[in-house]
Amino acid sequence: METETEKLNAAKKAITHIENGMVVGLGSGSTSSLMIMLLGELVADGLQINGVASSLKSEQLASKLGIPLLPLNQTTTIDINIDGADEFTEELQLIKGGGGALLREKILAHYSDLNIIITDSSKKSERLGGYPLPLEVIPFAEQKIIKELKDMGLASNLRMEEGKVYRTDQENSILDLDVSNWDDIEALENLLQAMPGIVETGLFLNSTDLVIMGMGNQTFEFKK
Ligand SMILES: O=C(CO)[C@H](O)[C@H](O)COP(=O)(O)O
Repeated sequence: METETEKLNAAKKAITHIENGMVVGLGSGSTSSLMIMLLGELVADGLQINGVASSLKSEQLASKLGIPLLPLNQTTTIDINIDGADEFTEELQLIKGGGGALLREKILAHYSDLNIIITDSSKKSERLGGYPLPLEVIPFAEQKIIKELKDMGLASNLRMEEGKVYRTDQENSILDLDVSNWDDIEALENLLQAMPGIVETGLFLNSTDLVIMGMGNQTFEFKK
């Protein structure tokens, strides 16, 4: 219950950054869904914005609430992108992709002028790696990638859902990688990005401008 309040308070604070006429990136996950619901209320009250969704789930929710949506390719700019995170540090580095939407989320973060992350207080960490790192991988190579990661000393699990291999919006698989013993996270990102078949990682190391974290009944901000 407290976690829900923290998420809601962070979402409420984040939407105060949205102005009439903006193009808004819509993140994925439970915290982003709260933000989209609040945005739906503002749109119903006359706010004029266009959203760009980071997942089919967020797209469906936004459509249901009457939020006008644009495909990314039809936007000239995304003024503000609001998304959640699975883990963050005070250095504004993140692990994302617990909900499987990391690829589109990372694309939106890259093309946005301002990136705001909204979380509850359980997501704050001294160093990344408490949460397994999601990797979006091409199914054709998933077993090869699992083996190569194992040879590097990294254990990974193929994500499952209802007894079947989980599929992303792009029909790819997700490997959840234990990086708790890996010290140099930047070096790890470079290694993973160089492996054929890994489409994207859930490491968001340089894209975030502001984290708004709900804690109890308060919100705390971490910025560059
Ligand atoms: O990266 C994500 C989805 O791919 C989410 O932002 C992340 O999993 C946080 O979700 P929640 O707000 O439900 O805790």
